[in-house]
Amino acid sequence: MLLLISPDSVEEAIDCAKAAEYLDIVDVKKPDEGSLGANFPWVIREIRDAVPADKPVSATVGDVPYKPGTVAQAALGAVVSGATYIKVGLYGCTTPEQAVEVMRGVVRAVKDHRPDALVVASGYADAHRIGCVNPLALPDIARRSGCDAAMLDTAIKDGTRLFDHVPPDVCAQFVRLAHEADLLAALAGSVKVADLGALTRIGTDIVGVRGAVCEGGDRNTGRIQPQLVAAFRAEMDRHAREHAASVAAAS
Ligand SMILES: O=C[C@H](O)COP(=O)(O)O
Repeated sequence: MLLLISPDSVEEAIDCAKAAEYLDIVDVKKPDEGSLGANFPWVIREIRDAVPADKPVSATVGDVPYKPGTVAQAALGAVVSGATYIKVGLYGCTTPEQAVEVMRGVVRAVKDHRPDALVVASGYADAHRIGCVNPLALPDIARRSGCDAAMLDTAIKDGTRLFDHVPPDVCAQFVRLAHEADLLAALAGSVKVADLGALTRIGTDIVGVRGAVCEGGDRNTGRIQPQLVAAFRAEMDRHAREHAASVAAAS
């Protein structure tokens, strides 16, 4: 499982860089503009320069409206600025057809510029609270639009978590659907260390966190702490070892 960490500024990205050996992807966002709020192109560029070259930078394009042209152009901005994972939060899409239309535009805009960039279609575990597409529709949306990954995060950061809205067995179904469609499955949403066992067992490819590696567990007032990133990684590795041992014992 890959660890994606979301700093909100160049300063925090520099702290992430201090913990670079413990993380896999640095994800640029602007939390005060929403769960998948987009940051400025120059911030993406500065963060790209601040983190080691072998760590991919991801950027969120925003909690986007159903405006395919607008979103495609924003996605191009993110990839031109140096991000190689482009995440789109399908906030304003109320049907899978709308979501596919938006993501097709993003895939074309991104891959015309950089064919090896990965496009991530993100839905929300708490979609029922905001009226957007159902979480389990995401893998098919991602497949039909040519994306590389399907993701869930939470839209409303009020302390409720991924598993409060989409329990582990339904997340397992999400992962299975993504894998059947040849996609990476990414999960986030106030994920804590206690969730890592379940996330590992169901075969999650990427786990995204911010709050869990901020001081006081607070994604807004806390800052990312390199030692918390290291501790989170140690727990991920422990669960990976235990899971591998139990699979080996069962076979
Ligand atoms: O993409 C990952 C998100 O930034 C997760 O943030 P969070 O762990 O604070 O919900």
